[in-house]
Amino acid sequence: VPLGQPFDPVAPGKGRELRAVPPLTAVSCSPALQENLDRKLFGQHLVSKVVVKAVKGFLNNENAKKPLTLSLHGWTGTGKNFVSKIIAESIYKKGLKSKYVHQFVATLHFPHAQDINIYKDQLQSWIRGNVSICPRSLFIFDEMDKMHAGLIDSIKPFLDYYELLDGVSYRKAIFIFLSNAGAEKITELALDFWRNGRAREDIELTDIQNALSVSVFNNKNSGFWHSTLIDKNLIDYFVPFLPLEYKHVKMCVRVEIKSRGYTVDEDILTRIADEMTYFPREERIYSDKGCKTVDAKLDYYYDF
Ligand SMILES: Nc1ncnc2c1ncn2[C@@H]1O[C@H](COP(=O)(O)OP(=O)(O)OP(=O)(O)O)[C@@H](O)[C@H]1O
Repeated sequence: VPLGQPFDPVAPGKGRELRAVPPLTAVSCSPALQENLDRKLFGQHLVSKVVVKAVKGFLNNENAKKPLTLSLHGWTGTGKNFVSKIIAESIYKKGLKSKYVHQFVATLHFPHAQDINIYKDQLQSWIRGNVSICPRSLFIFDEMDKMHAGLIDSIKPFLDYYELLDGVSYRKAIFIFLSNAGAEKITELALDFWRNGRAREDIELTDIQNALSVSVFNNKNSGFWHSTLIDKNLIDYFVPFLPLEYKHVKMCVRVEIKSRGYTVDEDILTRIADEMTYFPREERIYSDKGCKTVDAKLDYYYDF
């Protein structure tokens, strides 16, 4: 059911009923997931590790007890949407364009706080409708930090360990949540490593995950604020995106130049990376916008 067209759940007894799910089509994760993350995603060693483990493990598990829930956190432009796209492409031939992939953007689809109860009903119907059509559906919630906390709690039943809810099983579905909540915590940790002369790649998941979930839970602007999804341990993986450095920005610029079919001009490449702003103010290590806006800057230099 395309987003924007409320699914008609059809009350039981009135014509088309929600049926028990059809036999599940075997979908396994294409080997391209690891390969694409290794090749395309820069500076995110923790992300690659967690995402591959989580997605592969889930798709290969015929007896999953609940849907897979990933929560992606980090500074703007560090690759959260990019990774969601790579995950979608590894499961569905048409990637994000597949009719089984549904993206919700808080400010676009749920803009008015006063309509929260309507949104709750619609969201539940969309999810129920789409999963009853295709159990292996992927739902991506962008801008979780701008989402009303009550709204996200309304999908809790779908993320829980139920075998069937009204005849529908949600155990094959995948939910990905994207937000900037927790970015400060992640940056703090990355900076600590940097200031102590330790390699970025030495940051371990255990250094970050617990602090991240607590900070997201306690962040009033996170959409997960005091959310039962965290409280009840319904988020399987918190995935931390590290802030991107100058060298990563350069890598993004190089990819963008090549993807447009231009020859790489090292001088222009350096100029574009130099034009980006970096923080903290004294050390200037991390890109304020990650790799975002790189393509717009390219237009200026290459649009002869
Ligand atoms: N780590 C990365 N490796 C390679 N390319 C990246 C990376 N991060 C961002 N990019 C590039 O920058 C673009 C913008 O990044 P993306 O939309 O994924 O950021 P985001 O983390 O979702 O940001 P926001 O929080 O603002 O939504 C991507 O489409 C991709 O081309």
